[in-house]
Amino acid sequence: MSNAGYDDASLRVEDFDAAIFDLDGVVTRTARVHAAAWKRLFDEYLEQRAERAGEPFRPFLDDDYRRYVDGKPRYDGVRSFLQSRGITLAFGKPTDPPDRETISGLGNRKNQFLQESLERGGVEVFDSTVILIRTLRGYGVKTALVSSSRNARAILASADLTTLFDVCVDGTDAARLELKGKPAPDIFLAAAEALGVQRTRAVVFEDAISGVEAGRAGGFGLVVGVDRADQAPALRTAGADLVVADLAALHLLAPAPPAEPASMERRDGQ
Ligand SMILES: O=P(O)(O)OC[C@H]1O[C@@H](O)[C@H](O)[C@@H](O)[C@@H]1O
Repeated sequence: MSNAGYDDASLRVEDFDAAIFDLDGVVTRTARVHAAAWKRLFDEYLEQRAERAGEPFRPFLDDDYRRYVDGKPRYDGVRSFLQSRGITLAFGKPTDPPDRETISGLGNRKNQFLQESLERGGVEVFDSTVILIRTLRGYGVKTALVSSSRNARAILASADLTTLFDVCVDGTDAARLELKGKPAPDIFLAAAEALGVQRTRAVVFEDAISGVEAGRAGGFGLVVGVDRADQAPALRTAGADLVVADLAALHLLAPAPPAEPASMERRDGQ
């Protein structure tokens, strides 16, 4: 162990045929954009409820996000957090307007907040992850993007990263294929199947507790926890084989140099 509580991590490239990456918080810096949209939604809603009931307002905390919402499909996140506060709402319909007091309505309101933020702020990426993906691809390792988010493809496109992945399974695919959300492993298994690789020959990269649990439950060869929220012990408990603060800390052990050099593409067209 080194790096202040993180693992001194190496990965033998020849042990893997595929690498499966979560999006928000692993590839793009959008976990915090999601977290802020959820906070806005739940704080407004809890405040209204507290006022109606004449009770004290208990805000939505970072820990609530990590435990109940992070990594899960949109409506599962709403249900799971409300349940933690003893609040039960009807599911409603996915087409519910954002002002309806249903699980769907609340989820759709959060999506409005998220899209407003993405329009304002754009999408930032973790360069270290992009370099790792390009390097792995250079070694012939297949890559997949797996996300619970129904906004994943739009986020990938806006960061100009779509071509980095052989396969993409996102929240829209999961709903269409009726796959269970993280912490169930279904979405990761669907990606491995689409890539045509055995799960034991695939490595999963995840930053959310629910995502690490999903990777572990899926029986993947290796689950790497990426700690963006000061929660390394929780990621280990959830089943991460190793935890790093950033993927720049991962050393690739490879028998030969990659087929093509791994470099960041210039984003300014030069
Ligand atoms: O509401 P969306 O965009 O479909 O995203 C669902 C979930 O996607 C996950 O990737 C995020 O970690 C969660 O915060 C988010 O709630």
